[in-house]
Amino acid sequence: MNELEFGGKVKEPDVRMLRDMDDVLYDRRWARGAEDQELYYMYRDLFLSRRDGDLFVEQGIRYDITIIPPRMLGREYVKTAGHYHPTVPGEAVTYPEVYEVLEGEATYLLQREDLSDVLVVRAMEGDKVVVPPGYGHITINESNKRLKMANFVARGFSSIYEPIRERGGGAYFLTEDGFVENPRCEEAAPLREIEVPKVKALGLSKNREIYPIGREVGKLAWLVRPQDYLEIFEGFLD
Ligand SMILES: O=P(O)(O)OC[C@H]1O[C@](O)(CO)[C@@H](O)[C@@H]1O
Repeated sequence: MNELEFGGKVKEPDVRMLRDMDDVLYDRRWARGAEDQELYYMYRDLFLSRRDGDLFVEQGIRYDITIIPPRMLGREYVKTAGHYHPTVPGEAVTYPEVYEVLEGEATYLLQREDLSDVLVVRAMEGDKVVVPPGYGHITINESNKRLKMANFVARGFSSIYEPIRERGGGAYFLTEDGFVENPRCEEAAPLREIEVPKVKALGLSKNREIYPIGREVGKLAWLVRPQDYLEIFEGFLD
């Protein structure tokens, strides 16, 4: 039922369960009384043809699709667990990522690890949202529609979950009463909301899906070698 057909093949997802999220939820009381259940579906390392798959591997990039059905987790809107990315080996810069909303609406919470900057971006179908180096990210579905989103990211690194888990979630929770501060993130900067940042300098546009860009060798090199593109990321989220 939760299979995805992609490139003529049926793909099975990794499933994020409620119990995986116990440490990062706003409404703990609700969670304690709720049965374990499926929250969202991650289809990783997708390609439409063998050739595309080879091209993605050659470039060190990976294409994923994530599906988040709408629902409430008690008083909080459904969201991803949230994570940071590691630094590129030998560099001081962390890997970025690009998301594309394929269906529905996505609310992206981006935060620096020291919480000196925390922001929210609301994205609609076709929007591309880049998570620049230095930021962790949580995706929230606050709509009543299914959210289907794609991402390209450098392959072969492991996401870092501890900082968000240790603080009991992101710096802010999106609840039925709006954003609420996480009491374990007292030093967090005030939440700011920005429009979807312009992504032209990274070769992206609202009118073009990201998937075919992955076939153009080198076009997504900024995902793998962000240290060569620092001037583009400078002030990217201002
Ligand atoms: O790892 P989390 O925080 O559950 O978020 C899942 C998302 O992250 C990714 O691993 C990419 O960063 C996707 O596969 C998926 O959208």
